[in-house]
Amino acid sequence: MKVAWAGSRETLELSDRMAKLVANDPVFEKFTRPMLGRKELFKNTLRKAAHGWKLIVDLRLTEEEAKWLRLYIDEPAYTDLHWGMFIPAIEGQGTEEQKKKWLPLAQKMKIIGCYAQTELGHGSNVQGLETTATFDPQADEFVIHSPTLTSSKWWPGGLGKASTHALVYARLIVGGEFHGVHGFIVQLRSLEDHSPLPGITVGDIGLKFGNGAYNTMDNGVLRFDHVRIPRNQMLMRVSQVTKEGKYMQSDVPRQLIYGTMVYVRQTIVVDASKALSRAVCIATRYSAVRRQFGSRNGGPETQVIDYKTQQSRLFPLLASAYAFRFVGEWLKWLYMDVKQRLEANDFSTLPEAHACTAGLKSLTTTATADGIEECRKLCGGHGYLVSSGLPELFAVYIPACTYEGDNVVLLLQVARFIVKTVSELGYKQPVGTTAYMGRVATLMQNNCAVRTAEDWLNPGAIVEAFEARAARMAVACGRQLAKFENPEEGFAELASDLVEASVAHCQLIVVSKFIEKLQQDIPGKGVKQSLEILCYVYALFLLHKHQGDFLAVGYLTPKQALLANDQLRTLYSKVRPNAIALVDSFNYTDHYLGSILGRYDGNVYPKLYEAAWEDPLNDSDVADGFHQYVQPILKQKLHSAKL
Ligand SMILES: CCCCCCCC/C=C\CCCCCCCCCCC/C=C/C(=O)SCCNC(=O)CCNC(=O)[C@H](O)C(C)(C)COP(=O)(O)OP(=O)(O)OC[C@H]1O[C@@H](n2cnc3c(N)ncnc32)[C@H](O)[C@@H]1OP(=O)(O)O
Ligand SMILES: Cc1cc2nc3c(=O)[nH]c(=O)nc-3n(C[C@H](O)[C@H](O)[C@H](O)COP(=O)(O)OP(=O)(O)OC[C@H]3O[C@@H](n4cnc5c(N)ncnc54)[C@H](O)[C@@H]3O)c2cc1C
Repeated sequence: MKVAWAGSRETLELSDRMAKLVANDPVFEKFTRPMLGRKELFKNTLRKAAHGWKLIVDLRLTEEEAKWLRLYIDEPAYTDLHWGMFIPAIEGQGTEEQKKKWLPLAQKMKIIGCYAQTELGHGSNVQGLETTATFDPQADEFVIHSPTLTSSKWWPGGLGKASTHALVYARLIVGGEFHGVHGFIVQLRSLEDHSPLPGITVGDIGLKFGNGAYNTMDNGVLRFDHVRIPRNQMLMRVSQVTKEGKYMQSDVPRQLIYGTMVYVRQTIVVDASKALSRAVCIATRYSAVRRQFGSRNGGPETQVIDYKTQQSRLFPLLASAYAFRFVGEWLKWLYMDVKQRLEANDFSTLPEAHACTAGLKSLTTTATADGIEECRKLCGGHGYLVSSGLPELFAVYIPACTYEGDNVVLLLQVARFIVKTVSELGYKQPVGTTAYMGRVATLMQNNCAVRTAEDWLNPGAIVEAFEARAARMAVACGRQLAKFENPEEGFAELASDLVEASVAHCQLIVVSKFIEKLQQDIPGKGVKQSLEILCYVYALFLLHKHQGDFLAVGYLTPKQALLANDQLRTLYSKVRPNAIALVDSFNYTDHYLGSILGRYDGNVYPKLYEAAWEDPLNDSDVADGFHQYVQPILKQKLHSAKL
């Protein structure tokens, strides 16, 4: 199962090597992180990033190894944005000449870049950005300016203190005419002493949610006062501005300017399975250690993992972690395919890639953020201790529901894609993830054939149920929209229903990709069978949770919904014997898990007890401040009879 989770034996060995490298290096210690003040915390992150880079250079790590190293260091840092957005943006939107100039500098870390798109006033609405880039043909330069307070760049990671350069998204003005938002490489700080260059005001935006957590990142604010950059620092693959001041659009679609977001959304889906599996690993191991009630004749109490309620909350999350792992693998393939096509100027699959990355990013991050919080509750009171690892994991993870596109805004993008597909059904055969809509007549007509709980253990029955639900919800939205004279008004009015239809479509993708994975050859005794059980748990849990949809569209009867739930209970009993093995298969070191409750050796109580004494409050028996603030109250002589 370790191999199935990792993807291959080579990846398992490689990731294991990187995990151990990090776990055994004292520089990457992270247990004191939530106790550190902001300055100390940030300096420590700089130290870790520098040490990580030294390891990459000294050990000549490959890109793949470096990615695993970064994962196991487990600390958001400016390097994420440099490698994860600044470099990919230049790769995707720069001309050959621009790539030749900027990529070697960035890849050798001679410059440090960030991705400065969001502003104080606008994040979701990218076309609403206010920063301007006005072309000055006399000087052959752009003038980058922040005309209003709300145009201040706000949020970019790495901008606050670390970056020397930024990829700035600004409204292009040529000859007094606006040409929409484009990307510009702007130097922010001196390469000699790191001080801000003239016309640049830059700093950190302040503390964020939770202790430690995302506060290791210097999310920044940036303002420009008529800052001049050479013309060739506008990324010009999509459109060009000539020396003479002529704006030219190439054959490349304008949406490619959003390409970096497509790339990162894809990586976020892969990362969702890592974050969720971490939380699930902690909650599952601890649920096997923890005992409450049920002692008979003085025997041991019941392990809480044996309670059906615990299983019905925990096992769907375990199954979701596996489901997200496999859909992430598929999405990576889809992205690589689109990337190759884009390089060959084939843009036909871009809308599908956008809809899939946006929708799956939204679906998986929402489920993971909620799942981590559920795991905290599954660990009872001890889950609330920082030493459980869950509070920091939650705090560091939840912004994923917002960054790279607010999850609701992204589902509305999926809705546009679905509505368009439905409206074109008469004359255009849908392909890819919407191919099922090509069978819409059958899906609208056929009803579920399940008669017994066992009938639900059938991939065909499950896929058809999810297809019918998604197709019927999409068609219903299409019919409702048709009643509006103005389609945009209709879209705004029906937004909540459209979001639900998008969720149904995305859940269908995850379920189908899990089932497709099981059609592959999966070596290892019992591995495929265990994955099949998890796949059914994932699908039937969703079906149970959203039974209202399946019933409302008239595909299921209440009896069939009840049978699905009966089957789900049986499946939980089948997961139980292998639950610990299924989380051990993630192959996480204790360092990466960062949790006393999730320790591999299960030695939870002695270690919790030990850790309590390490809290600074326990440095002395009598706390600082006692004599000043508590003792006077204790010694107070009160005259009021009542008191
Ligand atoms: C220690 C040492 C370490 C060393 C390490 C070494 C190696 C490590 C290597 C790698 C490390 C990798 C680490 C990666 C980690 C990444 C961490 C990420 C951290 C996250 C940081 C966060 C960053 C951000 O948040 S950046 C800002 C993101 N902002 C958004 O997402 C904004 C959301 N809004 C939008 O996307 C859009 O504005 C919109 C889509 C909502 C609306 O746009 P608009 O123009 O108004 O469009 P609309 O009219 O609705 O649509 C027009 C048509 O365009 C289509 N479309 C829209 N978007 C896209 C798209 N992205 N792609 C393609 N097409 C798109 C849309 O469908 C419409 O099409 P139609 O056909 O006309 O209908
Ligand atoms: C930790 C973190 C790191 C970040 N890093 C970066 C970075 O490196 N670079 C960068 O450029 N940006 C970064 N961002 C910014 C991030 O991309 C934006 O915050 C995000 O895109 C959401 O935009 P917003 O803040 O404008 O939200 P808003 O759009 O203001 O959302 C507020 C509410 O309005 C709703 N809403 C908005 N529009 C609609 C609509 N059309 N229909 C229905 N509901 C709507 C949303 O659902 C939400 O509930 C980061 C943000 C965070 C939290």
